[in-house]
Amino acid sequence: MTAREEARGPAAGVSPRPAPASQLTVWSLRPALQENLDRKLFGQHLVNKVVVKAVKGFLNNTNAKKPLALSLHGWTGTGKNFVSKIVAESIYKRGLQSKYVHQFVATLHFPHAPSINLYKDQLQSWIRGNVSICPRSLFIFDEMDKMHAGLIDSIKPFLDYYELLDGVSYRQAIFIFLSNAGAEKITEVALDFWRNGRTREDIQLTDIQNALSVSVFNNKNSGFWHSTLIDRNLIDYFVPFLPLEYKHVKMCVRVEIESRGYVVDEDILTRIADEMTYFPREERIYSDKGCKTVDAKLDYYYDF
Ligand SMILES: Nc1ncnc2c1ncn2[C@@H]1O[C@H](COP(=O)(O)OP(=O)(O)OP(=O)(O)O)[C@@H](O)[C@H]1O
Repeated sequence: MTAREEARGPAAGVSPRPAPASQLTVWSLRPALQENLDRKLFGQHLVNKVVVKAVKGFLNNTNAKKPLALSLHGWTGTGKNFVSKIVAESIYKRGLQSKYVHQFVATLHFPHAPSINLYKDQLQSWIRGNVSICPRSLFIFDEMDKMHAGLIDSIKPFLDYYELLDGVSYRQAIFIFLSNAGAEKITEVALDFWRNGRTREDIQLTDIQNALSVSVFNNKNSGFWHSTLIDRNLIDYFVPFLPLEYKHVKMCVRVEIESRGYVVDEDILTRIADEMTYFPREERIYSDKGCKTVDAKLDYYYDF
């Protein structure tokens, strides 16, 4: 969907201003989500399927009973921020730059444990204020695993099945949480498939999702430790990002080379992918930084 927009998303402590009514009314479906994920996202068949289903289904539902809440989990550099960006671009003309998209980074916006009560109040008032301005607001919480335990529960009322809270409906809003928590569990399942000679694409959501939510719930450093959001089933989907393999890293390198307008040199491409480190130590299957740092490595070979 497209919102007639734009300005800036909320920085810490910003009180949102009401937008003109004309900005709130025009929404039309942007077709790019499936297409962009198919084309740009490598090695994440589960993510592709779940995110498209969840987001499209939600946007097409004129009678949603609660906001959409997606929790994206996986190893570093596997595409969580990348997918959030693609989702934002599929809904808002200006993507992450839209003033209806609000990104929170735990270590930036909520750094000090003693201020947790202040953060809870701020978080509630930012969300209330922004959803009052635009019901179809998108909130992205990055580094959930670095969020102080209990903080995220302050947004529980907004994720629940209320029609109105103090005159505001949150049912059209979208919440996306990003986290490295649960990455070990996801890797365990992926490795299990690999060691049993089964293809990565055979992995089903049901092979991971339940174990993932339990492990995140029981992990003191997940930001969701004993969280009522999980306890009360307010997270609609736990989305597992699989660790990326050598072939996916090569695909990322190729895209990066092409995006800079260089001719792809297969030798350089292979050398960059070879320079990344892979785990577990014996099999060396998965890139320990995913596709992160690929662009920095490219500078070494192409920029003189
Ligand atoms: N699965 C993927 N397919 C295509 N490109 C990818 C993929 N994963 C990562 N990339 C590339 O690597 C960059 C870094 O990935 P991204 O920031 O999305 O990782 P992340 O999972 O959010 O990591 P972190 O947990 O460290 O925040 C992306 O901007 C994108 O260019």
